[in-house]
Amino acid sequence: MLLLNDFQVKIDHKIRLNIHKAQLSNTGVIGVIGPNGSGKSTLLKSLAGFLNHSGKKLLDNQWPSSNQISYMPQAYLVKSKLKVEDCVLLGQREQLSWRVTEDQRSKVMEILDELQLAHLAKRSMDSLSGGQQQMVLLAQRLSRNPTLLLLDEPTSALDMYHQLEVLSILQSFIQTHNTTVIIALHELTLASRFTNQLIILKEGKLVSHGDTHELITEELINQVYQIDCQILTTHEHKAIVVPIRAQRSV
Ligand SMILES: Nc1ncnc2c1ncn2[C@@H]1O[C@H](COP(=O)(O)OP(=O)(O)OP(=O)(O)O)[C@@H](O)[C@H]1O
Repeated sequence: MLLLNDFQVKIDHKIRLNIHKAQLSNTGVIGVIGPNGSGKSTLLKSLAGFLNHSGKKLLDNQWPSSNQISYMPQAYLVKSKLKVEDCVLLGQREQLSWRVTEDQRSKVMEILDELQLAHLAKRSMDSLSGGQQQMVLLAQRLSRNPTLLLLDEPTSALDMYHQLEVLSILQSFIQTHNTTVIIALHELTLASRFTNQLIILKEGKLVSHGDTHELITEELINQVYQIDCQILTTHEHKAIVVPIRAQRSV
């Protein structure tokens, strides 16, 4: 269970995020959605320990230590010449010594294989496309085997195939590891398909939280995003959010 109580983040003396109370099941993926500037990154950064906050945060009645938390910020270009396999290896940095063991190398290849990135292992990071870099950085975070994985729009640079691939891998990762995944997403159809619980933010405030399939409604999307939209349903009864038009402010 993820619990936030009187959770408040101030930046430059201004309240940027204010969550009075949120309680969510962490048995599946937890999504964070909301318009630009609503506080999604602020929430993830403060949960990761990179921003101070007041109030309480609990994950299964405690809070993981910093080396049990993996955080991936919004897409940025890596300019390093570091090889892909070494970049992923750095995910295990707390366990590394002067000599890298066979076991550590094979763990790297395993995770690269799982993300279909093994062919890139010897390439330098700065030679990869933005989407390939995003996948490698995700592989690095997963290889840490974290208790809490915080991902800020991890699919923003990915094509449709890789978006589906990454989100399915995350879903199966939490089945086999004891990991809580919290993920900020812009794409509401993906959020509906791949998250179990949602935190919905607007202007730094919590609009709603709870089961994804209950929360994604036309009324709520209209209200939060100021758009007219239509919700269709897939064969698996997941919502497809079709944006129709932006509401004009009066
Ligand atoms: N370092 C900072 N200094 C001043 N204001 C900041 C800073 N970081 C964030 N903010 C403000 O806090 C608010 C929330 O920003 P945040 O980046 O969390 O939004 P977001 O929901 O992640 O947006 P986006 O979807 O555009 O990435 C915004 O009004 C933003 O301008």
